[in-house]
Amino acid sequence: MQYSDEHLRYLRLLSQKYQTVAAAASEIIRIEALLRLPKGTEHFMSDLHGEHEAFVHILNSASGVIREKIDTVLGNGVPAEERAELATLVYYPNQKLPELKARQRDLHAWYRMTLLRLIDLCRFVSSKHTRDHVRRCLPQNCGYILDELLHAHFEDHDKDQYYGEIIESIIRYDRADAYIIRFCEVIKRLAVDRLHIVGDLFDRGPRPDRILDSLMAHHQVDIQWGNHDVVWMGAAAGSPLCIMTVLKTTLAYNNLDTLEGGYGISLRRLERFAQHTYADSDVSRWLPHADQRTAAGDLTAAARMHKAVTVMMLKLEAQVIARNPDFDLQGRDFLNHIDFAAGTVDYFGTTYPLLDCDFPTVDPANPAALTADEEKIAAELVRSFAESERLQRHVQFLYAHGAFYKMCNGNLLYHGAVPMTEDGAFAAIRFEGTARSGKQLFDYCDRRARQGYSAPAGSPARLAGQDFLWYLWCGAKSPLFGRSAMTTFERLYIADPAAQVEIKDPYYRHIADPRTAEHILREFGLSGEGSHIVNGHVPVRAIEGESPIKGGGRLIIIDGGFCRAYHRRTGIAGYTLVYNSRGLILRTHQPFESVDKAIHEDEDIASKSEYIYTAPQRILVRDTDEGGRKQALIRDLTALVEAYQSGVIAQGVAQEM
Ligand SMILES: O=P(O)(O)OC[C@H]1O[C@](O)(COP(=O)(O)O)[C@@H](O)[C@@H]1O
Ligand SMILES: [Mn+2]
Repeated sequence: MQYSDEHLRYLRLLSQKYQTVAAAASEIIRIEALLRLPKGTEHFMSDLHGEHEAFVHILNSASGVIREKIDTVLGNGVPAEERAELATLVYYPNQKLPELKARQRDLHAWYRMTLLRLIDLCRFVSSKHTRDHVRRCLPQNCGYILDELLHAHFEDHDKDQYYGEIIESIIRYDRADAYIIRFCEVIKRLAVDRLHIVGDLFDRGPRPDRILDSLMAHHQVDIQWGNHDVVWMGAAAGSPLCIMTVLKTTLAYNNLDTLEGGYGISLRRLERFAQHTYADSDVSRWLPHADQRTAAGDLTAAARMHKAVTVMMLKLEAQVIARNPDFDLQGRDFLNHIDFAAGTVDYFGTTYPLLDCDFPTVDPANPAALTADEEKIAAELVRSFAESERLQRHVQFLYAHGAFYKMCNGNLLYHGAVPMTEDGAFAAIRFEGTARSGKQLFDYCDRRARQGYSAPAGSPARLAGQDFLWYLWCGAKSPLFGRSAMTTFERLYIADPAAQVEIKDPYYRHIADPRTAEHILREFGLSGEGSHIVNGHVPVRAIEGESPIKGGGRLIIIDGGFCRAYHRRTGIAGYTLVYNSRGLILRTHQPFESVDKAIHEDEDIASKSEYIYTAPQRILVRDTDEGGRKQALIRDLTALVEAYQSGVIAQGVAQEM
């Protein structure tokens, strides 16, 4: 065999890890075995919108999969309440264990029974993993015993006796609680291999920061950014406009916990400014959304702050629109089109009266300029966002584990839309003098979004990147937004409902046609019956009979409305798409009340499942992206073995195997 210099260099590198024929060969054999296992389970969720309790419950219950496994393993012989209790224990072991223990008359017997049930369950969920993988998922300090319990063979000795002895010692040495908790964690860890979040973690719901904490603790997660995420990323990067935008939503939802409690960002100066500036204004139009008014706090103060940040947002929007003619948003710099004396706005040629004509901080001669006080507030907020360590950690995580889109195991994942023309071609959008469409546009957006956070502080590239992050939030041709305009101004200031309409990109019409999904998949280099598009962003109105399954099953929109404020519209409370070795299954969740009820009343989320795609044969690891990489490694290792055998590369000293 002829080796190129480059190939030889690579094989030499590989030879450092696999120093002998025996070492390379045993790795090949190990991988061959792995490739024949069923593929791991992937879960997809989107549009979590700060609903951390529902999210945590769905995460803990593996979207209902764990309860199903418990039912299979324990069977009808065990009463339903006991199965529900065991499920709650697996979901929330730290909270549920003390409660269950307190109820037992014979704690020893209960420990024994519970440990045995957890071992059976754990064996069941680990059955499609290699022993090596399971071992790596085990906690360090009791991994050995768990490994024994999970992998013991009973051909030549009695299972009950064997388990019995180990369990007796665990209980005798007061380790039962620790082992129960560890088993629960391992069961959850093994039930789902990988989690994909198809955007919109932030806004509307109470605690997106807690969702991010859970994601950061997850073993394998990726995120496709949503429009609500990029605007928070822009805020953390230092864009005053993105900051005003996230504050606007936060105040409209009277939802200060994330900001003040979660991120330690104080709004005190803003509050003082708003109280003072809008003391004599009628702020009834600025009260938080009706169903958000029960939360504690002074609603008038919130309304005044809401107005204060919105006016600053409108000024900064006018500035950003002016310095980015590329964005094609001329006319949406509304402050420049208001006749302050008449109280009207020239709205793309139509004159509308304004619903609120009170602009004490606007200079009609220069309406986009912040006042000196507003400048100070904006600068202080930029500093607070930059100095919030927790927010910065969360945003760094979004950059590191997130992207504009992702291709994984044949599927294409993105939040919003691939902008299209009326006749279904990919729309070409021009930025910086170059028109791009489809995949090129996505790659370009990804790069610009990263610039906003990573380019050197104060550089033009960083500033431009931050403006771009804002564009991605609400621009008509932003693939994360996919609507003609974000009509925030119209809803606040113009009575005519016609002006408030947001028209969806033609994409949303074209996806009814199976050819559209195929066309998009091809654009991204994917094909075959097993390839699907996973999309979020647009709440599926299940209540009106709308199906999340579009384009003959090739595209699935999984925004089921985790967000409580949207339950009325969707009639459900979110979806999880599950991709396991048998195919694609959509799980539809019913509203979830609270973690507290889940723990103390064993109230689980009700979910129903339907198959979207059944694989013609079981999907194995070898059919996945990881399998592809492993097969390439086998080819390289085979070449290494040949190089050893032909004397091109010298073997190291055999290590004991
Ligand atoms: O319902 P809200 O919170 O007032 O927000 C409405 C705005 O949110 C948007 O729907 C964007 O949010 P989504 O990405 O969740 O759809 C805008 O199109 C609309 O203007
Ligand atoms: Mn969205």
